[in-house]
Amino acid sequence: MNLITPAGFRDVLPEEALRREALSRAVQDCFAAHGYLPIETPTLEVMDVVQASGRAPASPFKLFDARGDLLALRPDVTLQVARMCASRLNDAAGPLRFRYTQRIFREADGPLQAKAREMTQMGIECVGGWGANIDAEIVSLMAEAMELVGVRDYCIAIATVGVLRAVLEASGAPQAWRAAVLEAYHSSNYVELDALCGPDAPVASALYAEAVCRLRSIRGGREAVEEVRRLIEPLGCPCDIDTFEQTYDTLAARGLADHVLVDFSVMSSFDYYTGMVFEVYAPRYGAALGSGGRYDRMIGVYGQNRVAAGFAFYLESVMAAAEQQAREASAADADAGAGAAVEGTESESSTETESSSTATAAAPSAEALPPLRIAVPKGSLNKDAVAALAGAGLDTANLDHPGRALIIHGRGVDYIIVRPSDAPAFVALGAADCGICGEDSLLEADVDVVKLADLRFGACRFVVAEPAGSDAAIQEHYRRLGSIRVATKYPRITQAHYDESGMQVEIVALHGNIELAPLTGLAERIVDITATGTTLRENDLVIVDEVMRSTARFFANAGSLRTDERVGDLARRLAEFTAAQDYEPIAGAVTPAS
Ligand SMILES: Nc1ncnc2c1ncn2[C@@H]1O[C@H](COP(=O)(O)OP(=O)(O)OP(=O)(O)O)[C@@H](O)[C@H]1O
Ligand SMILES: O=P(O)(O)OC[C@H]1O[C@H](OP(=O)(O)OP(=O)(O)O)[C@H](O)[C@@H]1O
Repeated sequence: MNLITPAGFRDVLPEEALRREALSRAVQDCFAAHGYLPIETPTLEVMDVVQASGRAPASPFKLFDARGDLLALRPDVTLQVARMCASRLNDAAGPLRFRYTQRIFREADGPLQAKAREMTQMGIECVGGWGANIDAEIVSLMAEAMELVGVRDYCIAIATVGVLRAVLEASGAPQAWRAAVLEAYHSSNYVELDALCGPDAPVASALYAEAVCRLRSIRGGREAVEEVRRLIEPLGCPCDIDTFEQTYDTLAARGLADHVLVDFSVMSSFDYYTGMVFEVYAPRYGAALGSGGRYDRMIGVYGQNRVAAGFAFYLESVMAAAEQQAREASAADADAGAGAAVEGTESESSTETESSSTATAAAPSAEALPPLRIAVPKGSLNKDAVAALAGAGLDTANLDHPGRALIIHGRGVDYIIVRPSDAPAFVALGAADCGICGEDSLLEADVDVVKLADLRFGACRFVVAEPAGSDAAIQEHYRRLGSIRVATKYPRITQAHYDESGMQVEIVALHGNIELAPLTGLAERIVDITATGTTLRENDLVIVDEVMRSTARFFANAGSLRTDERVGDLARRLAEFTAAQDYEPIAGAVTPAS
């Protein structure tokens, strides 16, 4: 018998269980002190209820009971609270304040199978309360919870989805364009957003497109609220910016200005959130620690319109971030101790040295920051990537002759040398702050990263190709068998292409020399990259369809973008530098055969 636990599930041993118990109690006591009452919700929920919320936080575990009902292990508590309020508490006068600590369960979320599937969600919900004071209460409680668990260095990135909603509403743009904009915001694809908001944007005035596009890069303190106000004022679209400003001021008055970052790129889940929205990040911790916001329409889905706001975080993530910070603090103390010893020795021989080192401590230089970790692709994208990083002002001297070293150090930066297809995983899981790879590698990896800039080099096309003259035979094959085999190094991109076209295919995933597949009878067609077209030509293959075009992208971990200003700066400098270069265009004929 194999005595392992299922993937993503684990035992908690006493030492950790005791800490979890103590922290969870401290946080719950804090919520209780603010008038929040405990609730418990069932482990199983009817699937229809889970799906009605319009927000599938991730794939829930599904099961049928003996009656044949399709049930889900709860993937989230908020939707259960919404269901409970609309059904069992519909007569209760608000505001109702609830708190909970509950296990939630999610099927592996996305292709990176490195995630826990059972987590402890702690949170609060305030149902029936409205306005800046309630919004500020929610955010302040998140801050208190972080402190209680021991996360001292954290950033609450806050925005309101009300602004973008109002601008889109007033823009006069067709529904399809608005949906595409929301999708670009949801998937943090700012390259796509920039393209949508270009000169051809179908809006009543270019000002709307400019506002839609600019919002995502507005980041800062109170001045950022002013910037949003200035941006939308000429558009005359009423929105909740006043409430948002009051919320910010209330938080600042409570001493939270250093922890609160106004950031209008934090605008996920529009189908769910309706006003203020926030996410919490800790520096160098690769994932959001928690999130929350105002969801005024969700309870209505279950039959009773009631405004609401709340947040949730995972106890495991928050504890891991707190431990990381404790480790970093003791390492810094050790370094400071060693530094002090050296200083002490120096000051005996020179008082001048002492005064200059005191000045340095008061104003830490850029070098005092931990190095920015950049995933740099090896292979064909490497030369242009390194040139772009140098052009953006980074110290790339050691990248010219890296030898076999896999982490190359520069001034203020660590370059992590990766295969392009691995770059998204390094960044998504927080092993690198940002990185460069082809758009194709990002699509294929399908992970949560923020796509910040199109770097324009590494241009290539993804095409469907087949042996010249084989089209009729392939059509007949498809007619008889109902599917064809397609070989590729990019199964996700290929599947998405055929899902869209409605053709049934069997995908054969290979790792290289894809052109061999139709030549040897392994597959009827291939989906592969073509640049000069030489490989296709020399193997007597012809293009029958174009799947996509790709160029290199600069992308970042969402936490790094929000806790480290260098990431946004680098994105801007890289975009500026690469925009001015003459990169190789895609060569070869564009015309599909037949
Ligand atoms: N002619 C081309 N052939 C392959 N990739 C190209 C070409 N032109 C541009 N690219 C870009 O370069 C990236 C691949 O680079 P390279 O060929 O060095 O990687 P690889 O060895 O295939 O590694 P991996 O398997 O990690 O993608 C592609 O993902 C694409 O974005
Ligand atoms: O149009 P072309 O200029 O001929 O370039 C296209 C070839 O380049 C890529 O292969 P790569 O060299 O990356 O090797 P691989 O087949 O092992 O992926 C791609 O898979 C094609 O085979």
